[in-house]
Amino acid sequence: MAATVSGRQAWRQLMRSSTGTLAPSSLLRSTPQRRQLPSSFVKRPASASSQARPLSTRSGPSSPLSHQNHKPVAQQRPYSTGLQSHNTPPPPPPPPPPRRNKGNQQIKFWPFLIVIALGSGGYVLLINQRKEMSAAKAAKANAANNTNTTIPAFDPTEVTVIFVLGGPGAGKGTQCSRLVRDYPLAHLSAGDLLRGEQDRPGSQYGQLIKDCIKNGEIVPMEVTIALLENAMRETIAMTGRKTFLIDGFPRKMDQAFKFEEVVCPAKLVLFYDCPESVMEKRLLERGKTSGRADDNAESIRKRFRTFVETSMPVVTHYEKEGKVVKVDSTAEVDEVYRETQKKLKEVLGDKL
Ligand SMILES: Nc1ncnc2c1ncn2[C@@H]1O[C@H](COP(=O)(O)OP(=O)(O)OP(=O)(O)O)[C@@H](O)[C@H]1O
Ligand SMILES: O=c1ccn([C@@H]2O[C@H](COP(=O)(O)O)[C@@H](O)[C@H]2O)c(=O)[nH]1
Repeated sequence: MAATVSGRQAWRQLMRSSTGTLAPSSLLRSTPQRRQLPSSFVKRPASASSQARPLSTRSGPSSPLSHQNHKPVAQQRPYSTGLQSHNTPPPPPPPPPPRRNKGNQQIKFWPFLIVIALGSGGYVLLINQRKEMSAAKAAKANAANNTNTTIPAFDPTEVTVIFVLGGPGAGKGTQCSRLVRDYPLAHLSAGDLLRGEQDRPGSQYGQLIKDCIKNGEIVPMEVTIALLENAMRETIAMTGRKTFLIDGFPRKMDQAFKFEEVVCPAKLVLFYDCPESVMEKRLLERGKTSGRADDNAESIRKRFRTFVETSMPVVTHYEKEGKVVKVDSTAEVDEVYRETQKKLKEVLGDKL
C-alpha cells in the first residue's frame, strides 16, 4: 500500500513536472519541439485561443515556458474572481477550465518523449537485429569456406611436385634414380612406400596392401596419401630437398584430386610411354631377382588392366591441363634418360 501511495505521489510529481510546474524552465526551453507546438492551437475557437495562443508563442516572463506561469490554472481562477464586487450580478459561469493549457503540456510533452523513446528503442533493436544478421551471415560464409576450402599441407610456391606415371615396367623407377643422382630432386615411390608399410611390424594395413599388390589393385588412397605426405616431410627435414618426383602415383583420379587438395598441387606429370609387350618382357626379367609378389605373369596381366582402365584416365586428365611431359621409354635406358632431361629442361629450365 505504501508503495502504491508513494508511487502515485511520484507519478503526480512527474506529471506536474511535465507541465512545467516543477521542471526547471531551462530544461523546458531547451526542448526545440516545444516551440513547434503553436500549430495545434490554430483550430481553437477565438475565446480559447486568446488564452492559448500566448501560452504557445510567448517565451517572456508570462509564458508558460517560464516556471512562474506554470501554476495550475485552477489556482489562478479564484484569485481573479475574488476581485469581483458583491453588488455586481453574479458572474457568468466560469469558462470551461482551460484544461487545454495543462492538457497541451501533457499531451504535447509526453507523446514526444514516448515517440522518441519508442523510436530510439526501435532503432537500437533494428541495429542489433542487423548486427546479428550480419554475424550470422559471416558465420555461414566462414562455415562454407571451412568445409569447401582445404589448405594443402605444402605450399606449391615452395614445394614442387612432379608425378611420374607410366605402365608397369615402363622404366619409371630407373629414370627417377638417374634424375635424383644428377639434380637436387627427391624420389618417392608410392609402390615402395606401400611395400614398406606392408612389411612394417604391427601395421594395420599390412594384409590389405599385400592383397592389393598381388592382384594389381589400388590400395585405398588415404593410406597411400598419408604415407606420401609423411615421407615428404621427412625428406624435407633430412635433406632440405623440396622438388619431388612422386613415382607410380596417382594411379586413380580420386587419388589425384585428394593429393592436390590436401598435400600439394602438382606442377607436372612425367609420363613414360611404352608398349605392353616391352613392359611385360622387362617385368618378367626383373621378376627373376626382384622377389616382388606381383612380378609374375598373372599379376602383370592384372596390373596392365588396372593401368589402362584406372590410371590412364589420370594421364588424360593432366594432358587436358597441359601438364604432361611425355617420353617414349621403349629405347635403352641412357637414351630414354637423355630424352627425359631434354624435355624436363624445356619445361622447367633452371628449376630442374
Ligand atoms: N629403357 C629400358 N630398357 C631396358 N630395360 C629397362 C629400361 N628401363 C628399365 N628397364 C628395366 O625394366 C625393369 C622395370 O624397370 P623399372 O622398375 O624402372 O620400371 P617401373 O616403371 O618402375 O616398374 P614398376 O611400375 O613395376 O615399378 C627393370 O628391371 C629395369 O632395369
Ligand atoms: O599409388 C599407388 C601405387 C601403387 N599401388 C599398388 O602397388 C603396386 C605396385 O606399384 P609399383 O609402382 O609398380 O611399384 C601396384 O600394382 C598397386 O597394387 C597402389 O595401390 N597405389
